[in-house]
Amino acid sequence: MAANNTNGTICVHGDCPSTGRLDDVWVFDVTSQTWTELPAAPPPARGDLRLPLSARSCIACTGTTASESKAARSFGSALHAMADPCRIVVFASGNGSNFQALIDAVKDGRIPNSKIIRLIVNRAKAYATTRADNAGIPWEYFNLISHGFQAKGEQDPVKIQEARNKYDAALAEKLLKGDYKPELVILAGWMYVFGKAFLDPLEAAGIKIINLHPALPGKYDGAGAIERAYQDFKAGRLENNRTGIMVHYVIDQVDRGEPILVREIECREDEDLHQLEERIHKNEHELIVEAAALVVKQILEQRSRQ
Ligand SMILES: Nc1nc2c(c(=O)[nH]1)N[C@@H](CN(C=O)c1ccc(C(=O)N[C@@H](CCC(=O)O)C(=O)O)cc1)CN2
Ligand SMILES: NCC(=O)N[C@@H]1O[C@H](COP(=O)([O-])[O-])[C@@H](O)[C@H]1O
Repeated sequence: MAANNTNGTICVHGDCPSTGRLDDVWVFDVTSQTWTELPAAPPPARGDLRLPLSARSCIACTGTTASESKAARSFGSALHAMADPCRIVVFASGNGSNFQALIDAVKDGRIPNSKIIRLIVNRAKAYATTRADNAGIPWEYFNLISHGFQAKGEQDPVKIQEARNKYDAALAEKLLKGDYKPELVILAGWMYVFGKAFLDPLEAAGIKIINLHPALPGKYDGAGAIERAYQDFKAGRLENNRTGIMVHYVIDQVDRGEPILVREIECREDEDLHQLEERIHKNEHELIVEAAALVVKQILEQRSRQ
């Protein structure tokens, strides 16, 4: 057993049951009171182990196999669980039900060893802020017009683009300054298109950005995707009568980044738009958690290889 008092986790591994030896690896998060199973340590299984934590890895020392002599081996799988949590910043513009799904999944360990360090909203009345308050997550309201980047009612496209570039650059700088630099940004109902002034600094800093979009890859890009798919379905124009949802990496071209996870959703004749939306949202809450967990595990594994 090894305890890491910097991030409040305890790693346990191996032991001697009535016969044989164990090689499983578990981490207990003292804060959330949750257990997470990690990939088993490299064979052979051992009992009676010592698990000192070094700066770079969790070492299983001594220990006795069912037959072999004592030996030492290192396994990185416990490392990322014992490492500091993956820092996540979430962006939302509205109700925040997907943000809530992320909060719950971080708390119960379905998104392993992570912490949502901040919520950013661009609408002052976004209910996502209430969800953040209830979860003890700091949040910040940052709006293109309210914070003076673009004049209300501005019609000049050149001035609008200038304003958006300045807003994007300011938002990137906000994220990159020391006290809450994320490793992962999740757009969970964020209704604003980022330009390169935001995307490029984050890419340079190695920060991944993922987005939840309620459509299949290459279909219904942009806002109002569910409504447009529903209209096509009612008009008999929806391919295979199926729409869907995806979580994808964010690039400059809206909703055209590499998909991470995709889920098809069939449309039903007996459903109205609201019922389809409800069914889609339920699927979104599952998919955004699954996708975030995949990306977090990649981030933590990348750390342990550095
Ligand atoms: N560069 C990127 N920015 C964003 C992406 C992306 O893939 N690349 N995804 C969007 C999320 N999104 C769809 O998934 C989306 C949201 C909003 C809009 C849009 O047209 N926004 C308008 C304002 C609309 C409003 O305020 O109601 C705008 O930005 O002017 C398109 C796509 C997040 N950003
Ligand atoms: N193009 C982006 C887009 O349409 N995003 C959609 O906004 C909703 C946010 O709901 P929530 O605020 O309850 O999470 C979700 O349906 C999400 O797919």
